[in-house]
Amino acid sequence: MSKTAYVRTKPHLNIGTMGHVDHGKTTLTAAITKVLSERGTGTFVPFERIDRAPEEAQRGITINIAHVEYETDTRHYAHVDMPGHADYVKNMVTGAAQLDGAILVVSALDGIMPQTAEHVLLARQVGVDHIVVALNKADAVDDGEDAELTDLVELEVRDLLSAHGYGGDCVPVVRVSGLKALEGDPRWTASIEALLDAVDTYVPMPERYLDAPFLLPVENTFTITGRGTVVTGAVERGSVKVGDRVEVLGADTETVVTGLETFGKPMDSAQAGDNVALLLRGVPRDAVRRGHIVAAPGSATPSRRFSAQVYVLSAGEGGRSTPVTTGYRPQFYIRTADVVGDVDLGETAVARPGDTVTMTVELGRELPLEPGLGFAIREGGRTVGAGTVTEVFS
Ligand SMILES: Nc1nc2c(ncn2[C@@H]2O[C@H](COP(=O)(O)OP(=O)(O)OP(=O)(O)O)[C@@H](O)[C@H]2O)c(=O)[nH]1
Ligand SMILES: [Mg+2]
Repeated sequence: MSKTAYVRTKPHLNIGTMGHVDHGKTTLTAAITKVLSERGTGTFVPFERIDRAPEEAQRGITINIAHVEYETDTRHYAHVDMPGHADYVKNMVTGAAQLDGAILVVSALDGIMPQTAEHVLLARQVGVDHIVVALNKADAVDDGEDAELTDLVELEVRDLLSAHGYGGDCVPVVRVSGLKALEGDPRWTASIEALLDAVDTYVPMPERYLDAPFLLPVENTFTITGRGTVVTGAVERGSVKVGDRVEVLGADTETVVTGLETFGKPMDSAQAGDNVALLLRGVPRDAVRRGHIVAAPGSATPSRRFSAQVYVLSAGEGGRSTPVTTGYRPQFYIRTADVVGDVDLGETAVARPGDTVTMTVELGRELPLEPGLGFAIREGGRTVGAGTVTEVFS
């Protein structure tokens, strides 16, 4: 049986749920698909199909990012559900790198927690320009005294967003209950509708660079037995068709796209913003991995050295308590890649937590870089810096 092709009827955007562990991102994701399936514009994806790895089920946490799709009246969305646990921030960054907008899930019971703040910072760094807040578990705070506590949580979240340049006063904050909406409680299914309306109206359709040469940062890879290697990710710019030649930067190979799908639906051509799977001819699966870049041949020049403006997080923000000096070798998170890099602080010599400094970085491997590209710096499982590329050296 042949599969039904993807028909582009509405503008497509990439959104996702982020926030601290257990605040209800996966429950909310399932609830959104349930509410929209009842409207007839989506397919219900139950909780256990989102957190489907055995370790996720056993520990009751999300580890891998998961993708679902749905439509509202005006838009088609690909939605990434990201992990909140501190050990899996790495996977969160990969998910966030593809987003046009994010739903920050904050439990009204707990308020801002360490990964709430870390995710906001990382989202800013990887280029997420719009955030909508889901103040979740609103069912568990009663309407009396607790309501004031919820108001406080809302204020705190708005302050946090303002501190990261998200204009916290204007950000929609919607009180929801993913859990009760999943159970079909009408008061709370209405809260999910309100959240989706906020996303539809507050997150603008981003500019898509359709005429630029094709570029896709690889999020994941898998094999279809007998057919070849598939890479997945969101198209950053340009477009690609079945039969096009592409190069895989990182794997140093050139090949042909032999198949193209979005959420299991074949498509003839994919364009900037689309979340796609590309079947590549003759590429062994272990040759290509997360962080590699698939691009129009010759269109992207990889480099190793760049200068950047970097903010070194303070200890209070979860960063280091000691200064950074020349010779420091943390991991750089750029698009979906994480690569080790040598830091040279030049004449500044020392960067203290809380400082903003200029540095030159020499990466352990080449990546396509450009001025304005944001990145995060991590070390030993925590985020220690946030930067922007200012100049690229060949
Ligand atoms: N009362 C209440 N509990 C909720 C709500 N949403 C989620 N929960 C509960 O909170 C716990 C965590 O929910 P998850 O959806 O797994 O949280 P998560 O944010 O995806 O967690 P990670 O992905 O591991 O970071 C579960 O026990 C849920 O049933 C809600 O709206 N109200
Ligand atoms: Mg989860």
